[in-house]
Amino acid sequence: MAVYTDVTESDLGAFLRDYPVGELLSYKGIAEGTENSNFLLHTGQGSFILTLYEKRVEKADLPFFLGLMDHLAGKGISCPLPVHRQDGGIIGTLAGRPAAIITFLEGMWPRRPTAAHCREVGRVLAAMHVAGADFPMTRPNALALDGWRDLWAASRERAEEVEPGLAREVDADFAVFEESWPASLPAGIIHADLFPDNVFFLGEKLSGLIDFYFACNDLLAYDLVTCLNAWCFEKDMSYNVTKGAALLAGYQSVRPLTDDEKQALPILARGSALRFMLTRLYDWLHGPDGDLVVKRDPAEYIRKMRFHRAIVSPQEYGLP
Ligand SMILES: Nc1ncnc2c1ncn2[C@@H]1O[C@H](COP(=O)(O)OP(=O)(O)O)[C@@H](O)[C@H]1O
Ligand SMILES: N[C@@H](CCOP(=O)(O)O)C(=O)O
Repeated sequence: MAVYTDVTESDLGAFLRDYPVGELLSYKGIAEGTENSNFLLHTGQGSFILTLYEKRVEKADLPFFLGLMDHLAGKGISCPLPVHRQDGGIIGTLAGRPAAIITFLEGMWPRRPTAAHCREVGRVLAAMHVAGADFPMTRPNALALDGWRDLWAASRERAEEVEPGLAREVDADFAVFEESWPASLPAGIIHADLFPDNVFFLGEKLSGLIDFYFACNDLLAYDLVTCLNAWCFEKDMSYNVTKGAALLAGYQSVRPLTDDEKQALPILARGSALRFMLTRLYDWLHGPDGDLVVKRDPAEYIRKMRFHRAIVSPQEYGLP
């Protein structure tokens, strides 16, 4: 999505009084995105994004997310910067929701990612992993195995409405992950949702990353396979190994993978596909309907889970 929460002009005007953004000239809700309510603001000082944080974002985590953007930007990773109020704070309350203003990033997300886009995203993902290494705050991944179990418990009963046989299929996956999820690979700060709609380009040059609201500490290679899933499948759900090879090469041009990470790619990719299938399934079954809410199809990620189950060697992803 989305705009889950509406904001009145007078409430917004009052909220903005404490921010150094000048006079409000216009604002409108942004239909894109899934998790939070976003508004584009035009003010006397330019364009800004106002975000009202919704159900999956804990207010206590906001200093981590917004602090991370400040940290990464300071290390040369292009991403939005939180706007500080006159009192130094960056988190406020608007329409009953936690809210923040961040700077506007130029660029467009690629509707049809090419191998060149994939190479760039791999390169910048690795640069982000390196830049995050000395970020002083930590946040466990709320959507790791325990979080997946909670989503599944809330959706399993109605899973067959989406795909016959899904309950059995996912139960079997959980048994595999409980037994074999990798525990000791290189870990650090990950973006955890680096889909094409969260990466802006000017032409084929990456201009910035947005949407750090799933960022956390977890396995670095898990972030990489999330990108393989999001960037390297075609509309017919075939894996494009040229794009996969480009993304992996871009990544390894900055941070070479260890042998253990390479071997773990299939199970990590399968787990990441399950994670996105589960949030989509949950929202499909329980999320609100409305003109400014676009629900994402869990079936896409059911197909990807099946693809990864059939992988025999990590080379199939395009490793050299
Ligand atoms: N800093 C930014 N600069 C420009 N546009 C932004 C920025 N942040 C968000 N947007 C716009 O808002 C949309 C939704 O943002 P996103 O953070 O992905 O929302 P959600 O967290 O709800 O998924 C993006 O697709 C983009 O159009
Ligand atoms: N990328 C997730 C949904 C999260 O939405 P985003 O707009 O923040 O990318 C998915 O595709 O399921």
